[in-house]
Amino acid sequence: MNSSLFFDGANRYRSFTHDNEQRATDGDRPDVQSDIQSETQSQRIDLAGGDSTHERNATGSLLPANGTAARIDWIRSRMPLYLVMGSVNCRQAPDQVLEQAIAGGITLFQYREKGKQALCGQEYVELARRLQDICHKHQIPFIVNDDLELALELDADGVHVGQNDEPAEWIRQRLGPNKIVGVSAHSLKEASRAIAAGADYLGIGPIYPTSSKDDAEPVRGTEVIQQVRRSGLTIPLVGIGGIHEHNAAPVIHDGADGVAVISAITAAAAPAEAAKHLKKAIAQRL
Ligand SMILES: Cc1ncc(COP(=O)(O)OP(=O)(O)O)c(N)n1
Ligand SMILES: Cc1nc(C(=O)O)sc1CCOP(=O)(O)O
Ligand SMILES: [Mg+2]
Repeated sequence: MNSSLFFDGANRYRSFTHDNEQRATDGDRPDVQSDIQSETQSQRIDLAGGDSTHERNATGSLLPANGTAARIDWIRSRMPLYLVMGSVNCRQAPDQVLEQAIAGGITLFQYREKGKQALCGQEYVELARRLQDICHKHQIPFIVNDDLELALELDADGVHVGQNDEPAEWIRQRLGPNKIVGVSAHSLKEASRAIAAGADYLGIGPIYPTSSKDDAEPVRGTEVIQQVRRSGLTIPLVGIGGIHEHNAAPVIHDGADGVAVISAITAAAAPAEAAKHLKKAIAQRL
């Protein structure tokens, strides 16, 4: 049995014990077993980027063992400020943008080389390797967007897939239990399915209008985040789409463990400062 916290829809967390939180669905919400904890969202988010468990274990994974509460806590601790990025998003060299973003306090990184003028072939792989090296140097988990084969080739820390990508079950099967699987969800139904398929975290969006994704779904605000939390699902999740330092607070307030951003950091003249300001907004729910 593990113990964990769930968002009760009123900006409070309740604790409960459970056998397998990751498989919780609408119909099998665990019983509440102890009093409401008056912990606030900003207290719950660890802005240092997690607990002290930053070292890779014997299998080379940053993750605590599969199925443990420690694993879920660890993944949640990486959610606060998630940078998603490829060369097309950057005003400066992507390596420099990533270094600066890390200096500013990002907690997780996703390589998403997509869109017009995206690198391909050897250049695509080489940039991935360089960005992965930077992440390794700073103990920031390196996630690959969409491309399972690249993730396997690089021994990346995980893969993020959407509803139109390879199925999450397949990604989990190929990556095994020691890697992170992130899945995009646009409804409670998709969230429940993703959890059943083995997702470690969810990306929910677009929260606000975005110009970084041509095929983005209609804007939904924080509605889906609220629905997921009200249903009792406690899986780590981030909001994504059009988020910046001045509109990040409601995303956290309404139940997300963090925000995922592209342009708020990559298009900033000073990416480190942009990341710092975002981090502060998340912490203080400004
Ligand atoms: C953290 C995070 N959340 C959502 C997405 C979007 O994934 P997807 O819907 O597959 O779209 P693409 O990014 O592949 O265009 C994401 N990448 N990261
Ligand atoms: C990659 C991505 N996924 C989205 C989703 O809604 O799933 S929105 C998005 C783009 C996010 O970029 P920006 O922070 O610049 O708006
Ligand atoms: Mg995708």
